[in-house]
Amino acid sequence: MTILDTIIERKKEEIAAARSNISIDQLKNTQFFERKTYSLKESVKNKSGIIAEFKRQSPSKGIINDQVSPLEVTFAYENFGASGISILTDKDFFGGDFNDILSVRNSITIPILRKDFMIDEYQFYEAKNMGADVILLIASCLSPDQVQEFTELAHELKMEVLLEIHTEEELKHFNPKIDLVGINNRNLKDFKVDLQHSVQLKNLLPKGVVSVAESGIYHLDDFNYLKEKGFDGFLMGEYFMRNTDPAKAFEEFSSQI
Ligand SMILES: O=P(O)(O)OC[C@@H](O)[C@@H](O)c1c[nH]c2ccccc12
Repeated sequence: MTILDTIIERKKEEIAAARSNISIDQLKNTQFFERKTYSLKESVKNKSGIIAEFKRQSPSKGIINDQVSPLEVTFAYENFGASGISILTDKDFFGGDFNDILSVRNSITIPILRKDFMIDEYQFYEAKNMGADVILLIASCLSPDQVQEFTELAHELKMEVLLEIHTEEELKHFNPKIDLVGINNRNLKDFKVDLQHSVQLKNLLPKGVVSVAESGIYHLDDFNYLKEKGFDGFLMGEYFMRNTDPAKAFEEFSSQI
């Protein structure tokens, strides 16, 4: 049983409990279903390209930073040029919370990615309800048909899709409606990070697909290497969050690119 299997098992229990609390119809009754949404596909191309993440902890690193508020950090991320914000909403393994997106939504005017393990249509209505603009589909926990189906549902709810892959095999999960493809430099099964692997995989993507390098970007050299290899976006969390002042870490990093 890999950590991903454990997370998915727990996720199924969480969704069942949430469904018995709030129905999809109840989730639909909020102002967020009408609001203007922001495009990550567009914003990665005309800003820094950095999708800056708010993440308190992770299975591979334990507690990273649980002393700062989502609002102070994400507001600074936007202020210093982030193209988008990624917020972990998984509670048990990443210390996230649905309110983390809700609490910043009205102050943030760049795309917000709901970073979670999306396996059930219910979660898409939750994502819309909390004000997310983009959702993540992780190829290793979905079939290509599910990716197709969830992409259509996300688009119906006016949200973009970031498809995350890690192997050549998972390229078959791609379909032309996908808005962005993320390549996770970290293997979610053993947490090993390999930037070269991602560059090779990126070269196999269909022409014109907006690509995002995810995880394990710990130095300016890593960023510059991936940028030079043609990635459009860069998903970075720990590099900023492990600093006692993530906003300052982001400001310093973004001033050098
Ligand atoms: O903290 P890092 O190494 O900069 O990684 C950020 C982000 O890529 C990572 O949190 C992530 C990428 N894909 C995920 C899927 C689920 C949970 C987390 C992730």
